[in-house]
Amino acid sequence: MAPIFKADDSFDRSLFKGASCAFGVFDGVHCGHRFLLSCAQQTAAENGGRSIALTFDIDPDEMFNADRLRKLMSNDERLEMLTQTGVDAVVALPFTKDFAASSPEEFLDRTFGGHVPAHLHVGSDFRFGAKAAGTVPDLKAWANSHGMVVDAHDLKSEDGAPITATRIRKLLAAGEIVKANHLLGRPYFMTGIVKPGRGEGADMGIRTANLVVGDQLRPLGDGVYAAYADVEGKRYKAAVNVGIAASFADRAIATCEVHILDFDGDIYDQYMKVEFIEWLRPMRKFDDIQELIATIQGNIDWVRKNL
Ligand SMILES: Cc1cc2nc3c(=O)[nH]c(=O)nc-3n(C[C@H](O)[C@H](O)[C@H](O)COP(=O)(O)O)c2cc1C
Ligand SMILES: Nc1ncnc2c1ncn2[C@@H]1O[C@H](COP(=O)(O)OP(=O)(O)OP(=O)(O)O)[C@@H](O)[C@H]1O
Repeated sequence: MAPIFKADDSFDRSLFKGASCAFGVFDGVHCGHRFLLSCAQQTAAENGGRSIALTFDIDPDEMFNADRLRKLMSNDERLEMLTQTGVDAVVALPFTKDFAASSPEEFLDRTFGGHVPAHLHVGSDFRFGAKAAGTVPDLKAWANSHGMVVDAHDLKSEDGAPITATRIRKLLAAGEIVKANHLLGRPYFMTGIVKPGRGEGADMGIRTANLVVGDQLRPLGDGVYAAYADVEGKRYKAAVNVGIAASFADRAIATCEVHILDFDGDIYDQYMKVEFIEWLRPMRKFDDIQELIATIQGNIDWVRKNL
């Protein structure tokens, strides 16, 4: 697996010399990002240099659009997934207020510190520097005077539109999990530590492992989904309610309630990963508890038969 370097003051930027870098946030590490990373691997193989995923330690929108940010994964998950894309190294630039305020030219000077890569791969929509003022032509002008080749690629498209993190977030918000997974090239997942619920699930004969996933990490629309749950190194079928259970909204705090099929272990305080596969129905408020139980049982039966 590729090492992760945090590009703080102690980072040796000579790592960039002769390298082929792909530059971006890479939230979701989707098929478009993987295409760009494979281009960096290709020029690295041709030139004999390293291939590097160049990114930021946080998502810049955490600084600028925190209230409406719906990330596809945590920063640690994003860096970790980048290490598994086949690049030789992942470099995370600390995205501080000061760095974000750099002019486009200053931004590039500070990023490379005098050690420019041989190739820099970006998408044609790439912007950089304060107020995202830097464009691909600006990048090319800087690169010309520093001996770097910029490869600005047309965005990889699917079904007639570019694959972007924004497009995937919109699909997830609408519960369109199959389409979102197609653009991600893998199932969308949520992760967290299992917390005790209210115990009402057990009383109803349907135990649930509960995650409290904050808004910033919950682009997926409320609803009931068929999924797989990874617990204790094993993968189980699962029926999942995403969102605060409408029938118990006055006392519920979990935002991802997972009924794991054929499982009755105690996994409180354990890490769980939930991979979403199909949307089953909207979440509803039930006045009759028996109707809620019968509906959930129907969802569990569907998962058992179809996943
Ligand atoms: C597959 C599934 C579907 C669910 N659908 C709904 C729903 O439509 N409306 C609702 O209010 N709660 C729904 N729930 C949430 C249950 O009401 C919840 O799991 C129960 O209140 C148990 O909570 P507890 O784990 O905190 O004890 C669903 C749960 C599961 C596992
Ligand atoms: N579909 C794509 N094909 C090729 N390159 C892409 C594609 N999408 C993004 N890129 C490039 O990958 C890098 C990372 O981009 P970024 O993280 O901004 O992705 P994004 O998916 O476009 O996100 P957002 O929708 O939030 O703008 C950038 O250089 C960007 O131009």
